[in-house]
Amino acid sequence: MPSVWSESSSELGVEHVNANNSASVGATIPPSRSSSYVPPHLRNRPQGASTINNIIAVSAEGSSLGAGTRDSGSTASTVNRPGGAWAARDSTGSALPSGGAWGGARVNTVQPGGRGVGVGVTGSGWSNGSGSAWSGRSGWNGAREHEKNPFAAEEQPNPVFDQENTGINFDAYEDIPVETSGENVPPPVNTFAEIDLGESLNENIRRCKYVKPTPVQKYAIPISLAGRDLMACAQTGSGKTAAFCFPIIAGILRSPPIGRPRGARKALPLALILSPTRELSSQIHDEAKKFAYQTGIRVVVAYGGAPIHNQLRELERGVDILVATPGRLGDLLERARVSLSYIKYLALDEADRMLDMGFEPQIRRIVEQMDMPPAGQRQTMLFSATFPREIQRLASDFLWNYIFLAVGRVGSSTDLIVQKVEFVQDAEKRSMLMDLIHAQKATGSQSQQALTLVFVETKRGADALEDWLCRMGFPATTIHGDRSQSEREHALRSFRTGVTPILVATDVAARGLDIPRVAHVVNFDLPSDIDDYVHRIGRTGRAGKTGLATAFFNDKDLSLTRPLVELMQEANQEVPGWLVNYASRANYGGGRNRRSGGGARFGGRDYRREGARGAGDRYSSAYGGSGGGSSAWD
Ligand SMILES: Nc1ncnc2c1ncn2[C@@H]1O[C@H](COP(=O)(O)OP(=O)(O)OP(=O)(O)O)[C@@H](O)[C@H]1O
Repeated sequence: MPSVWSESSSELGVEHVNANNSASVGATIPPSRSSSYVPPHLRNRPQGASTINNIIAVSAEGSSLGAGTRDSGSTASTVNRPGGAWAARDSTGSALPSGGAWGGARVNTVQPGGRGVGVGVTGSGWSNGSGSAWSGRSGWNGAREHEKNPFAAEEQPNPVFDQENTGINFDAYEDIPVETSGENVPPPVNTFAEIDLGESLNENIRRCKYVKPTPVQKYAIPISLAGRDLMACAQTGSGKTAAFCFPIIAGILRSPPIGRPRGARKALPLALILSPTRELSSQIHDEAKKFAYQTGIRVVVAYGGAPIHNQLRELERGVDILVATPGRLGDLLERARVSLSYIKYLALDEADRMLDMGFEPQIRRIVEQMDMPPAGQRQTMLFSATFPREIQRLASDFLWNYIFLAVGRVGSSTDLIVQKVEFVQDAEKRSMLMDLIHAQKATGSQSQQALTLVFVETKRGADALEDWLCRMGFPATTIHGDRSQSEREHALRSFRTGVTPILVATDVAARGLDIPRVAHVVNFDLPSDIDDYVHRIGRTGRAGKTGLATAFFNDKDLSLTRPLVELMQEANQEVPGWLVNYASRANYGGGRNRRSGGGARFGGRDYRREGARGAGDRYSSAYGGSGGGSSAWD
């Protein structure tokens, strides 16, 4: 246990839960009267309305539900609470960490079916002490009334926005092969109504105009709500953000109150969402705020390049869900302004990127060497569109008896993204780009709102191309690592709003960014890794909409040839004959960062499966959420 926590536990005056006494499944502990914490969903409610009606305990298999009452004692076990000050359980039935009392012991709630043990609260909620955990600071109860409506812009009559959401082609998702593996996989759902997400979250889903769950949501949400760890691989633009945000929000709302100490200078989030770039963290923060609107859950973002003081102020006001980049979070941890000791939910978006060579040490430090509860005592969710086998193996260190979920790529494996490859020498690339832009204009596909995203290899190359485009009369801007954060944000805003409908970017914009109306992705320089290509082209053709991706290929890209041809063939794309010829000449390798071998090239299959052929019912596959079928990657 790192000393940082040993110090902080006494500093914060938190008393210890005896982990060894916290083994019973589905148990719940009444909050101590001395705790003044009010759970987010009950803040601002009249005191009289706070009686627990129903506690739902999910069995170890994550399937059968049992009901009890808070007072019945039938499902409850006791936690030894020295001093009796407070103790709480998380929604997975695990005792919550309290001041380093774990002594490294794993809470023994694990049963053969895995750790899928949940305690949910329905009905009118908990009886509480008075006040709120944040009282004495700015007062979140009051703040909630003044919570900025994140839907404000969208609720204005706006034909563009409305059209975007009704334009989602859900049929494109129905035939997608889905593969799950792991023990006792909870069944998928077909509608949001089948899942008890709570009224306030349901209301926000309606506000988002999400009519039904996408396939990754159909599977991932029930799995996560059952308390299981998850490694999920689903195509770009298929709704992974909601797939990890909904269970986190619902889980916090369902959980018994947690007695976080008052007045602590350290922020004590319950959930941590890590992503590799500032812009992606900012986007996830915006989305999570929509989903958590008026639930009382506070979502705070922390990323580098932006003034830390503002972020510290936000953190001081209280945080339930912290969205962060690893670098800035490391800084906050070093300054002892954040403690991870209360983390119940950990989500890594773009998880393969987070665990590759660049980020892995930082992530290990945050997850394994600070005060975060270990796997098994928190719930961990890893999401990406790509998951190379080696990274899966690394990632399994962070997971406990997890379920692997692979949903066939919607965006890049179907004709939603039309992929074209042109042979272009470096010297010809600019005029080729010009031709494409002119052609788009001529065919009308570059309508006023259609946006073009151009990927280049280097920051200098990005600046030079942007400058040239502007000189040619095409409004363009650029985003890359040498620009200041305010320049990056300005560029993205200007692109999003169509003021500069061409954005020249390095890989900093390759992952996760959800920019409506990106009609065309141009790989002016191809990446050397096929996974990077998948993420780049995935900036178009999102949420069931169609898109176009054009790649400029020449001799320098030889190592990418075979994986590119295979990817295109798999996605039923027309592959030029010359490219097939190149592929037959090229050495297999696929670039600087080749992380997976042949066969399960894209890591879409559970790596555990490779040593476990014939493991019977541990693995199953289906199509788009129901029935049987073949594996996603067979
Ligand atoms: N159930 C749904 N119904 C309608 N739209 C949805 C639904 N779920 C998500 N979306 C929308 O789909 C778009 C893509 O979602 P999201 O950004 O979460 O994709 P992603 O899978 O994380 O993509 P990437 O791999 O590129 O990060 C977003 O605009 C989101 O609002």
